[in-house]
Amino acid sequence: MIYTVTFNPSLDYVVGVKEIKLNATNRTDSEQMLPGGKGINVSIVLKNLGIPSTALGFIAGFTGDEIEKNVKAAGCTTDFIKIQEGMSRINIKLKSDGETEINGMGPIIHEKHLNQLFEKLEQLTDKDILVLAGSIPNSVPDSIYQDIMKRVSNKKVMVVVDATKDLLVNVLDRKPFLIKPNNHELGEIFGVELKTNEEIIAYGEKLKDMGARNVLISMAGDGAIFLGEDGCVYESPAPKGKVINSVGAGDSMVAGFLTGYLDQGDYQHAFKMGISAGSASAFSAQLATKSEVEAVYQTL
Ligand SMILES: Nc1ncnc2c1ncn2[C@@H]1O[C@H](COP(=O)(O)OP(=O)(O)OP(=O)(O)O)[C@@H](O)[C@H]1O
Ligand SMILES: O=P(O)(O)OC[C@@]1(O)O[C@H](CO)[C@@H](O)[C@@H]1O
Repeated sequence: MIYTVTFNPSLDYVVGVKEIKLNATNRTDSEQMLPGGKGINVSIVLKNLGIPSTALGFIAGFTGDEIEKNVKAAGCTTDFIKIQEGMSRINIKLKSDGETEINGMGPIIHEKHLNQLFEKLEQLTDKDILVLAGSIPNSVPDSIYQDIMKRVSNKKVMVVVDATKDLLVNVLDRKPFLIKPNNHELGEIFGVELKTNEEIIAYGEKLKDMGARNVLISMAGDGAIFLGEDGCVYESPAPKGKVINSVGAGDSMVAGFLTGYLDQGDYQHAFKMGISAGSASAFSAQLATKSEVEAVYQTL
């Protein structure tokens, strides 16, 4: 079984505004409210690709209820921990000339809630995969993913981490199966701006030296690079298409990669499935369906 963990789920309010003006009343010309948060997106795309998973994490308030309802409606199994105070965040995704995001803070997570999550993770077995994806609220220490990995280290759980800065760096010595920074996040870790694929590969290799088994670097419209534990390096430009909503493209890529890997145990196929799922989601208003992913895969 695959378990995804989203510490800070969201309702993503995706709005289009033709010409945004600050200090003025703007009106939308398109709007959508979708359940979000990185682990949740991974679960939804896995489901679309025919792989069951359980979405874990923390929800609160009426927004939390709406998130849970929508994730279940997408066909996913959920086992969220309910926090009695505060509410899950609403993240604004503004499409105008470019894409602007305002992500909320989310509810306070107390130690008793973390303990509830730890209890749920006790049920993991050697055959399970754990996906830790997304940011954490300020109330949680940025050693939390590392702590979780330590707790499951007595089992052969494959762990995937999609996080930024210290939250990601802290897990590396626990040897995660896969990490998926984007090129900007990779540069941010080392305090550099990465411009060429050669530079991106060199810094991606450093994350492998620091412990990551496999490193998948997404580069939005510039494609992706994969650095495998067997020394393989795959590079791919992004498939061509009309971008409609790229929110969750990176999460779709993680889901596509896992689907491809579980299907054939082959990193090149997994990489192609990752790219296809990422781009198929970017070319669609919502997260990609199986037929949309397959259609992009055919073009690679
Ligand atoms: N503009 C685009 N054109 C084609 N493919 C895209 C585009 N944007 C994203 N993708 C596809 O999705 C993959 C992941 O995208 P990206 O690098 O934006 O992830 P991310 O930064 O983790 O995004 P998010 O946090 O919104 O999920 C890319 O490697 C590419 O395959
Ligand atoms: O604030 P975080 O946790 O870094 O990212 C949250 C988020 O932007 O990530 C998903 C897309 O990857 C969205 O569904 C969600 O709103």
